Amino acid sequence: MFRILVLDDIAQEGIDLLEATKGIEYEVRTKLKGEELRKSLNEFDGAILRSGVTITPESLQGNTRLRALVRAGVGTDNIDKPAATRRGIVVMNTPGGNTVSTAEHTFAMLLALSRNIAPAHQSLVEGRWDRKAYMGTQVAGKTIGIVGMGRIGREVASRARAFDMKVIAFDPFLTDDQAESLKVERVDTVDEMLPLIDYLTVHTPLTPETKGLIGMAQLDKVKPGLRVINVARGGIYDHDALVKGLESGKLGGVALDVYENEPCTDSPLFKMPGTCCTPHLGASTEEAQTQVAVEGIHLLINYLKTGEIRHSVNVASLDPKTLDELRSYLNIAHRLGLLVHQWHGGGIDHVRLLCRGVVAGKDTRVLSNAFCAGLLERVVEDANVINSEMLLRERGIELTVEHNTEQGAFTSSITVEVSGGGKTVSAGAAVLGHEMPRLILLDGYRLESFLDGRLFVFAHKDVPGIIGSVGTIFGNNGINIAQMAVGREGNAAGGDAIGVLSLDSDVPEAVMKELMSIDAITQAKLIELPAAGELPSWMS
Ligand SMILES: NC(=O)C1=CN([C@@H]2O[C@H](COP(=O)(O)OP(=O)(O)OC[C@H]3O[C@@H](n4cnc5c(N)ncnc54)[C@H](O)[C@@H]3O)[C@@H](O)[C@H]2O)C=CC1
Ligand SMILES: O=C(O)CCC(=O)C(=O)O
Repeated sequence: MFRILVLDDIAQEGIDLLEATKGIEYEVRTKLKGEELRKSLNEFDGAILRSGVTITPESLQGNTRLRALVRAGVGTDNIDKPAATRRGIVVMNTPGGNTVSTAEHTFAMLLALSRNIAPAHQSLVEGRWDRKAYMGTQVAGKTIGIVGMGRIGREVASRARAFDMKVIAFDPFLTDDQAESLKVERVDTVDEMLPLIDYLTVHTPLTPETKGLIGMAQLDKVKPGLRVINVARGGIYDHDALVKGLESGKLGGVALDVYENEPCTDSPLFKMPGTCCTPHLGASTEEAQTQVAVEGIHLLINYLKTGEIRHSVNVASLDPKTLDELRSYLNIAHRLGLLVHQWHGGGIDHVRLLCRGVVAGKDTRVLSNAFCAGLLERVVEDANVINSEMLLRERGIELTVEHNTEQGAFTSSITVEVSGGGKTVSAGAAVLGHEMPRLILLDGYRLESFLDGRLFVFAHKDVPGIIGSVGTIFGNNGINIAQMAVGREGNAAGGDAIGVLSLDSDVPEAVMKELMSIDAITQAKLIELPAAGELPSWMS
């Protein structure tokens, strides 16, 4: 039974979906903060939220249960993503579900500013019939500047064109061809558009580049009377510059839906003429809320039940088709991580992963994540497929991933190499037949061994009698050998070799000592891998 926590008010359709889904239990706990939030998050496998809750590193402190956080909406700025990633929690959002509603709200604000809708209504509330005071401006024929031509920016552009406005757009990823097909004029900087536009609207996340996009310096460049709208994130316009701009007449109007600190009920702008402000209502339509709630709940359930990752903002996506195609390779990548960690046995600083054959043409990010998870999970508490690459980097371990789509001896194979402390070990694996993971390479020696359960791995001199001696010791101690593989240098005896024995039971310390006393054995280790067919929880 998976437990899901609903942290904000979401549409009833989302709750109905939770009710209707077998194997899911849920609770609604809104307005949580501090210790109460921290404790609650640790009682659930997944949580869904909007912008009413902030997930800080402290909220996730000591969390050992939560596997996914879903934002029913676009902006995940209220979730500390590095902290979530470090804890192995996948963060997903529902892009697209509220795009049209937010674009419509932007346009509602643009029109409200142009026609003084809010103050004119207020004048009637106050008993005044004052037509002169609310002379407006026509939008047709005017120019609008759009910063951020993603989903919402594009919808705003299409509405602006429908209103016979000219559109000038800036987005570092907007190409000339895209601009042409969207019928907008592309500029290279925001400053370039400022003297040309009558309206400015922003549709970007709040980033170091977009913070304070309109500040005091920009006011000198704007066409006097510019009306500015922000339905994206508070802080993109500098608040003091907006106040000064309105006071000086540089700005003809300010419409805000979002604020640097929310909830925000106190701002000098709220009382100034020429403003129109709403309390973060961009996505507040029944349609948008239904869509983001249902989509968000689907994302959570699918991830918890199948491992499918969609719309993740902190890890590579893993759709059901890719998951199905890659499941057996994820499995061997993870097993290789576990194996080389134990076989190397020391501190590592470099990791190399080579995907070869058909698998090299797939999305290998998730394979390297699975390998890193295996590499770290015995030493780093809670390392998993979500956080392992980050944990690796945080430990200064360099990871390189290479691809070679040319097939070698196998349709697909994965080879890994880890180095550190003056020692390098390598291993390769492939999937034979139907779901049979096999070790095909160890420290450069070709062999074919099981890749599960308890393995006794021993590097040795390839001299007569060695296999017999090892077998005798195991036999004398009642330890059954299920399978044996040996790889050696070249075709002749006498060189170095490696043996991998698959054992049916544990090897006591004394037996290991006895084995190590065989002269020809240079190194030996007992390696523990998951049993055949056993998958980590994130892959099952
Ligand atoms: N007020 C509300 O209720 C809502 C607000 N939003 C906000 O709107 C924002 C945009 O949402 P979407 O269009 O869905 O996102 P999106 O990811 O589709 O588009 C964002 C665009 O901003 C561009 N961008 C990033 N940095 C930029 C920069 N420095 N200068 C110019 N362009 C830049 C990106 O290239 C991208 O095209 C989100 O960040 C979200 O926080 C979204 C939904 C509802
Ligand atoms: O949940 C909401 O209504 C806020 C929507 C929003 O800001 C977003 O999706 O980024």
